[in-house]
Amino acid sequence: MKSPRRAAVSILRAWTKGHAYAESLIERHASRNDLSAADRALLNAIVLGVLRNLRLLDHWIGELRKGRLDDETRDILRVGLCQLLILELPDHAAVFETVELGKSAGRGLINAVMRRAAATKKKLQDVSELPAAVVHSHPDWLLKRWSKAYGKSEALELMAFNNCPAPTIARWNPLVAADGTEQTPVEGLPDGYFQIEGPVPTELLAKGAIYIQDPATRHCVELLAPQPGERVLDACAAPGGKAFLIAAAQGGGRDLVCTDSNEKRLPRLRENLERLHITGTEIECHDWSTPAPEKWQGAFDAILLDVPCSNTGVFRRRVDVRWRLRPIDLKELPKLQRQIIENALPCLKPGGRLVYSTCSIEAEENAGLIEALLADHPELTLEASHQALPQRDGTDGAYAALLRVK
Ligand SMILES: C[S@@+](CC[C@H](N)C(=O)[O-])C[C@H]1O[C@@H](n2cnc3c(N)ncnc32)[C@H](O)[C@@H]1O
Repeated sequence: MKSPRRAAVSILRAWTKGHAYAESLIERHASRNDLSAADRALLNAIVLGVLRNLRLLDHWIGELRKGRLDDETRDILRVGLCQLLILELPDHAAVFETVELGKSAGRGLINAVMRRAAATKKKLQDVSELPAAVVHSHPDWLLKRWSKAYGKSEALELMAFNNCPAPTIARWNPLVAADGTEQTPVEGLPDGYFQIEGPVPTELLAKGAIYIQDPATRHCVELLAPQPGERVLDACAAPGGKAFLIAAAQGGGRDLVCTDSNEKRLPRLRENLERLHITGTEIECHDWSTPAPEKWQGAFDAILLDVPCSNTGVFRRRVDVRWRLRPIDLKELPKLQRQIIENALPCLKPGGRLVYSTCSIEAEENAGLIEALLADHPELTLEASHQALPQRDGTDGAYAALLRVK
């Protein structure tokens, strides 16, 4: 069994080399190493702490050690300095445990860097003179882009927000009768939502009484307003968070069709719907960058397109996306998003409606894309739209636009 600190270094090594997202690597390593709840929490705190503060940690490493470092030693130092300077664990434990992670030849160097860091802790933690993108650990290009879109001070607020741990919020499943007293409205949250403090209530999750999701998720389904008996398509449906809200609004899943282009994500979608007592839903693999099959042409009253996007509205939850996203993605993604809309539109019944949604805060993927779409489709009207911004709304960022075909 690995210690959570050693597991954190392995995860960072795998993350740097591969394409897997941090959350799935943490999950995989925690189960493989059979970590206790406390060790799992420490692993989570270290890995997320390192990825949220990667630029700042590397700045500190540069201050403490001049000259080249091999990749593994850098990851060990990131894990060590995160414990010492970000999580503020006791100095002796952070130093000792970090030195233990190194191979014998590298331990002297790790020891020297960690001791120097412990001795100059206060000075290192005074970041007032550092550039904002280093303090908040974001790529420069994102700070530049958000400053242009929202102004410098909001861009700074957004970066700070992205580094705050996200609350775990769950929604009660109205399809499952649960103890009504637990479902009283919670101040500051929409009806049906509550914040999970402490360990996740696995029993409620397992019996499908709750589903974990940020309240910002609901805006697109509220705009879609699916009615019982309407035929509804959720085209990019996995893992099923919004399908759950649609089925809940319709009183069941019989009139819902869920698709996703990623076959590997379908079993999870199926499991989630089953657990949430959503039955009768048609689930199929379909890539909406290609035309829809004949059977779906003109078949739906309402369509939700919760398209793949840059995820810039959910950086506090997907802490590593900022390091993976490239400026070119914000040119390429809108092309795919537009293609998905174009292929879904013929599937609407006359007078039908479509909600386009993202968890992005970039105009190219949101209002800008819809504006260009409307210019080319005079048969469409924009009936409503909603943009949630983390720095203004205190929730995940999300965009939704309700379009109706004449
Ligand atoms: C934002 S996620 C959807 C989240 C889901 N609606 C939920 O609430 O749980 C986007 C999904 O779109 C799928 N996807 C990506 N490209 C697609 C395409 N061309 N056609 C259909 N689905 C696609 C991805 O596999 C991913 O599951």
